[in-house]
Amino acid sequence: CGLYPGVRLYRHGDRSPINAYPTDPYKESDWPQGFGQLSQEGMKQHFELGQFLKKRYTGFLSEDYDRHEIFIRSTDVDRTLMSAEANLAGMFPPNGSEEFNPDLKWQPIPVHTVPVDKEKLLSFPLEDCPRYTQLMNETEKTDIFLNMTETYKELIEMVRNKTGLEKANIETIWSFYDTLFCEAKHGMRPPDWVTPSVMETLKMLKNFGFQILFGIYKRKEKCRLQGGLLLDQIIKNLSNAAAPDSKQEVKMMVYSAHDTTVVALQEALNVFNGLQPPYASCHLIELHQEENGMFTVEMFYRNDTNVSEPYPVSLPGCSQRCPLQDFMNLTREVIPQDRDKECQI
Ligand SMILES: CCCNC(=O)[C@H](O)[C@@H](O)C(=O)O
Repeated sequence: CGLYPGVRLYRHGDRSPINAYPTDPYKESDWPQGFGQLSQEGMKQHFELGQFLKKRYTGFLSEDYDRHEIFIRSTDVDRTLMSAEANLAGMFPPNGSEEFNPDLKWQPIPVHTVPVDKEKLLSFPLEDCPRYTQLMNETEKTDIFLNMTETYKELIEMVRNKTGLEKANIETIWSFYDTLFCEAKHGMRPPDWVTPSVMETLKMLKNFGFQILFGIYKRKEKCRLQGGLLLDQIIKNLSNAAAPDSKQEVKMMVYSAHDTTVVALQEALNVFNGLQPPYASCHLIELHQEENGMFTVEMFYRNDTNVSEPYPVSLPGCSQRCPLQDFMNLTREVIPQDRDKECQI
């Protein structure tokens, strides 16, 4: 059966912290490129992902880069733009005739983007939606949210006092964990009071932070206003490719983005595992054509490079090889019909 590689969404690679907390002994000048920048580890992660994808789609994508076959879009952020470039370097090293410099096993491949303030497809949560803000306010009044806040109030108090993050709460404490995680990955010791068990608790709270963004309370409505926008575009890509007189040449859409983008999409699909997507993790949505001509959608999530194959992911209510029509019917409830209207309060 035929395979249209379909859509790939990945998180950028390893980076420096986005910021430091007020009492942080490490400052922006301790990082080679400053805050929020892709590290050499992050470049290697994406180069490897590009090589993996090249192998996976051998026979379905041309061996050599073909601008008609693949389209890459990134958020307009250094770390995602550079991740896409490193990914493509791994995926499309130039063959003899494509080499423009015999000493350089690299060729330029366009990475498209839109300005940050115009980005409505790959950057979530979108803050332009009053109804979503209302849903988040309501989430803060749910039992699960209040119980978490109560259970961890001593830890939150300690974080406020020790870090200077005076407004730290269950929703924002993820940022402190993120800084500690990046520093630890690059050999910078955490403060003594951040014991391994404190770190584990902070990690759990960071994961909870992702869950409340697009789930926990009124998941479907949150997803209609957030990740449903991306899922809508993906489904349009798939159904265009499946159309009998399809003029669509692009076989693979590549989106280079963030952990929240992967979570927003996976919550919309109701397949989120509740954990922060790792660096260079990749959600694959493939279109297959069976012998009988029927189009099916398969999904995979590569979040662990220690296993050779990405994990298959099934849309709830459908088989892993899900007929395109069923895929569309089952996801319709999270696709906004008129988002502007649905955002009004
Ligand atoms: C305000 C900080 C937002 N964080 C980011 O943009 C990061 O890229 C984050 O999404 C990530 O994937 O690490």
